[in-house]
Amino acid sequence: MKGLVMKDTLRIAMAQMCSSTSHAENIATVAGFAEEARSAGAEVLALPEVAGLMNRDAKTAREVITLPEDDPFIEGCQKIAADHRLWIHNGSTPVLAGDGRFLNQSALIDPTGRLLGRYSKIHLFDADIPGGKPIRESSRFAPGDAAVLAETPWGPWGLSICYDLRFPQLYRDYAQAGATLLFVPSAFTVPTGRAHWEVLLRARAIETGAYVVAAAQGGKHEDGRETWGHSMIVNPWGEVLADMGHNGPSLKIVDLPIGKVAEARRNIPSLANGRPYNMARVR
Ligand SMILES: O=C(O)CNC(=O)[C@H](CS)NC(=O)CCC(=O)C(=O)O
Repeated sequence: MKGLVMKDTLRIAMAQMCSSTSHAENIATVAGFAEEARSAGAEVLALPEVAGLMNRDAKTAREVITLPEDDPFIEGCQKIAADHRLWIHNGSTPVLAGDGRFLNQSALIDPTGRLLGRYSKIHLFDADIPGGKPIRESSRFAPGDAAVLAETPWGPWGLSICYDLRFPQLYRDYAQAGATLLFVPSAFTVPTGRAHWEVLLRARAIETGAYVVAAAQGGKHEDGRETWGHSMIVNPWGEVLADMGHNGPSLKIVDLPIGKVAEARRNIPSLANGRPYNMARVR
């Protein structure tokens, strides 16, 4: 495995949120969770997609969304991380992109408040779900174009967001680069959550032999949406270590033994056993 693992166990705090259209409100919620996480001895706080701001109305959203360099939510998380000596994966927050749209962007912050890296959601959710209105995330958001692997004391971590979950090659690439943990912060719809969420998360964990940490939005939001919740942590063997249900905000603390990653990959070396598939067409 590439990448040096220096710590055996990770105590992680996963937050389920029901984010509002106000940066300040969401920052206050994160500060409360950080306090609770630190007093329980957690080292990392994982937040859901659009933790910083959930507003599907682009007009009012645009009034408060700034460039990533001076975004209030990212700065707020950096301060909270330093105050509580916690790693924070901030889920994501909309920041301004060059073309007037937003980037759905996550940030990983260390316990000194330093921002290690940012990931902009690559796959945007443009979907037609039976019984619902068409969803066109790409009308408000521009896509990112790069995977991001962050070196940590628990090994390398792969960053992704929500609908990315449906693209297994991204996670396979992270795992082959040595990732021990994959973040999938989300805001799943209720119908697709019910149908696909758990099985996709468990499949990604089993295929990669990595921990999957999927903090999620859950509940009825100020902007009118409803999200599936069920924030979940899955271990490298595909076992669900936490499922926060279809409820509102709360925090869950879980210990992750990092040795399980190497163990799963030793037991079933499917990551190493891939082959080129020369496809024969027959008729
Ligand atoms: O719109 C925003 O403000 C932030 N973006 C989201 O909440 C996005 C687009 S609507 N949600 C998803 O990607 C859910 C994917 C999903 O539910 C699935 O893959 O089934």
